[in-house]
Amino acid sequence: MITKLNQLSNVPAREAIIQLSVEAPALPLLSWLAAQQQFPKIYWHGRDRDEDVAAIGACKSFFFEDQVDDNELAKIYQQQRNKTSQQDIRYYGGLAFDRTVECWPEFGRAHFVLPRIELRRHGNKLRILVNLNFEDTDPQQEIQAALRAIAQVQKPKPLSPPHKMTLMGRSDLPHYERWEELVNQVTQEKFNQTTPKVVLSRHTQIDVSDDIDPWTVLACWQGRNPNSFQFGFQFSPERAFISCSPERLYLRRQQELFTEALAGTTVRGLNPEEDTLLAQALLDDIKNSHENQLVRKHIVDVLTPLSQYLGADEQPKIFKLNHIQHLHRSIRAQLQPGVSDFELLRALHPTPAVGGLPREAALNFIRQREGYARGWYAGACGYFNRNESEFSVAIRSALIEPRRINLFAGAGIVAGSDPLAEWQELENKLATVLAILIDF
Ligand SMILES: C=C(O[C@@H]1C=C(C(=O)O)C=C[C@H]1O)C(=O)O
Ligand SMILES: [Mg+2]
Repeated sequence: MITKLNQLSNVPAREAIIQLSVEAPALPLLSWLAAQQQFPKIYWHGRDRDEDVAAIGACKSFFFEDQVDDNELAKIYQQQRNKTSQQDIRYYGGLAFDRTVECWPEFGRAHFVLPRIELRRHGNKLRILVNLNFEDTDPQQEIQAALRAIAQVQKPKPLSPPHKMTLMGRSDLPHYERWEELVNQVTQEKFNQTTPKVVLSRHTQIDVSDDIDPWTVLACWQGRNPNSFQFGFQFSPERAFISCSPERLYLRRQQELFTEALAGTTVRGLNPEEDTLLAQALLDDIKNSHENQLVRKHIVDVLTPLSQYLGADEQPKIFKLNHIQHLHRSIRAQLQPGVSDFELLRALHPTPAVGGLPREAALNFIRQREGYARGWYAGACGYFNRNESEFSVAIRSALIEPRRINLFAGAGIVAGSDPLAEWQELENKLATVLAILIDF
């Protein structure tokens, strides 16, 4: 790698962005990432994939702290896409749930990074990639910056399960009484006729006695829900956002698109027989079927004008996680030529699985009444690339700060939702991560 970099100094760069790559034996990427001291730190593991990625540093970033215009994003994306003929360059990052309101520091409303160093593991093979950006910087300086980043790489340190934290305090926003009021407002007949679904959510702040390493928590969480997306973004030592989300926003391979309706929830049974009974009850339940059906219909409606072909499951299937199970319908499409990732993000995000229906009315309700800013919770996180892009919906997520863990959970409120049952659904969605962090 160092030789390749030094060779680069002798030839004038023909490309704006150059990616160097070497192969190495696989190593545990979260252990590697936990040991690094360069920021940002990024981890990504797509659902059902034998590939994961750890990345550090940045040679180019797009950061929108304030109002972000989708047309502007689309333009930057298109320009960037045209800049390089290399196929494998990936921009990792995310969009906030609501791009019209203030968001967390460093994360902003949209933040994407072309990492300086990227480790991609596939099976037992590892590819180490180094990205150089010759467009905005002096070539010699850029090469020196890359060499410095390589010199600062640390050896992986083995992760052990996190010690259970001592709980110093917990606060829920909204608290239960407010939640009850909000659920009753949404299920009120007059409101519900025009706004059939609003996904209400809660911010649970947990204060603990010690600092907690986000990558250790993610490694543990990943072990309990292996069929989920697992990812994390840390732009500074102060805060990290991690998620173990079952939900795909979309996967695009060329013009082929895979998305889904994931909504409707119950718990897992204590034994296989009970588990099957609960799954059947979920499939038969009118309220839960309605939650899922609204998502399916909306996705089909927004994708139809962008697609040459579109197919969506008629019947839901069961998607099982560690503590809960969901209703799931797959949706596939062949996109019209030229449909870009930003058009897809704009069309799909936020889906009624995390926002509601109609989108604007539901988002207004959330903005005005939920009482906290969601930030990247329920946002869209992933990567885009010329050939392939994948985004997950950042639910089942946590923002980790010094001695504080911020957890988020939401539930789709539709006609027939009961405040207490929906509150319990929030608890069930937090059960896996809470069990890792504290004794409860
Ligand atoms: C909003 C969340 O989850 C969403 C809501 C669901 C529901 O209400 O049944 C199920 C899956 C997700 O679509 C969350 O986990 O925070
Ligand atoms: Mg639900």
